[in-house]
Amino acid sequence: MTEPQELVEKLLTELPGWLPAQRWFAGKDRPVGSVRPLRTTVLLEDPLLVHLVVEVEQQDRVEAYQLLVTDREESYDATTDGELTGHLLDLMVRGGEVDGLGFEHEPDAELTGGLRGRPITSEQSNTSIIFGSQYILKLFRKLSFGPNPDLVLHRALRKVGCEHIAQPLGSITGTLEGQPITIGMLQQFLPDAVDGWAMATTSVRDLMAESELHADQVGGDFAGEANRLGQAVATVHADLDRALGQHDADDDDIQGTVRAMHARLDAVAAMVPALDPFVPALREAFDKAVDNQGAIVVQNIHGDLHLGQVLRTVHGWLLIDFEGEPAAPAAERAALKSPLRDVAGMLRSFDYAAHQLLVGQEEDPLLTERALEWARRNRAAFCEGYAEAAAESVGDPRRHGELLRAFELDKAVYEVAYEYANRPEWLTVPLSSIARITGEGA
Ligand SMILES: Nc1ncnc2c1ncn2[C@@H]1O[C@H](COP(=O)(O)OP(=O)(O)O)[C@@H](O)[C@H]1O
Ligand SMILES: O=P(O)(O)O[C@H]1O[C@H](CO)[C@@H](O[C@H]2O[C@H](CO)[C@@H](O)[C@H](O)[C@H]2O)[C@H](O)[C@H]1O
Repeated sequence: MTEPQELVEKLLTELPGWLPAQRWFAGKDRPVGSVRPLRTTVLLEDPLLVHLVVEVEQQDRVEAYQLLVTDREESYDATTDGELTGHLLDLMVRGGEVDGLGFEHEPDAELTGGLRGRPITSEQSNTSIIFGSQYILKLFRKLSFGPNPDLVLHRALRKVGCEHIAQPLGSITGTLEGQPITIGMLQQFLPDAVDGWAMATTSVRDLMAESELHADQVGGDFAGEANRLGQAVATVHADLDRALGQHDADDDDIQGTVRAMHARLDAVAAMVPALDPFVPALREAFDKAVDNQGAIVVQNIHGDLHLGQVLRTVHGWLLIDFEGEPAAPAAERAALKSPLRDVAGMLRSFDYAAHQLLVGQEEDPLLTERALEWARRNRAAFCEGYAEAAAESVGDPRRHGELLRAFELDKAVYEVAYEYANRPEWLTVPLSSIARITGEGA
């Protein structure tokens, strides 16, 4: 039998090489310096299951990550071990504390234990484990201090009876250096759900295969779904307002938003030289948005909305993952924002879905035109649906054209950084959008 301390010490020597190979590791853009343990909790002794929080230092950046480890798996990673992750569910079913880690179910949730876990295989920023066909547990890999927006917003939306979320059912929490941290969230699992990205890209593929037909004529037309998705997003915004409120944006909110856009651009342009030619046009678009924004409200929003964050079930669209942008600091993710940001995120995603098939292909003007046509049609349908269901205080997003454009461009700048760090071959997707939106030519 391995002693917990022995396992942790062995692991620490291997982590600098192991971490960058993990999809969820957010620091792939710079080398890992030191890794030191911050918190070790033995959840089971035989078989050994240890919850470990480590501090990862990378040049000027220091982040805390959580790991679930065992001596049973060759890779040490216990999230792939169904029996061991089943123990986490059982702890939430019972409710209670293990050495400062709190395992809870939501007050009125009746959970069934005794299920083995299986990790999901899709690309993601965290690690999610499915139990039977009932539950999904997300383990937040990069830990932030303070309330976790995913858990806070899911609980608030549940209270007002929001129909467009997977119900929150439980949580794992703890403290780190005296401050609260959220380790995991258990939710209702929708086994038959299809994510918006898969549906949208199937539709694009259909269109590309039909050289004689237009976007409204092919069998896989997505515009009806895009419209319903717009309605669902507007309804979630209205529910978030009912649950947690909103207020009119004042000058400070607006100036702060634009300052943040410029600051993000400074940081990303310093890292990715390919962004250089677009910097003046981007700055102009950000400044123009302040002059012409009109009255807007700020409130809690999703914060990182894209087609991979929406699930189509037989009953309609659900929004998942209310964590905000994974790379943003916790305070920025918790700040109230314009709902137009979510609209802009989804508009960017329609652009992504339309253009991703062309990545790495030889330039083909016909296919490029097809991609633009698909994006135009579905972006319009989404805005139409949003406007139909939006609260009066928010209204039709197209009324705020300049601001919406600035939010889209700001999101595309974020995506440049994201792709640079995670999928360099996709960098051309946000860059070509920036070229198109600013009219600067790629
Ligand atoms: N409640 C759910 N029911 C079914 N599938 C889900 C559910 N929640 C998440 N998923 C699947 O898990 C994937 C990752 O979930 P997400 O919350 O976006 O994690 P991450 O924060 O790591 O990006 C989603 O793209 C979706 O395919
Ligand atoms: O889902 P996450 O919270 O992990 O979001 C991050 O990863 C996304 C990619 O998985 C990234 O989204 C970008 O690529 C999507 C296609 O894969 C596209 O639909 C989005 O519009 C685009 O932003 C997201 O930005 C990032 O935060």
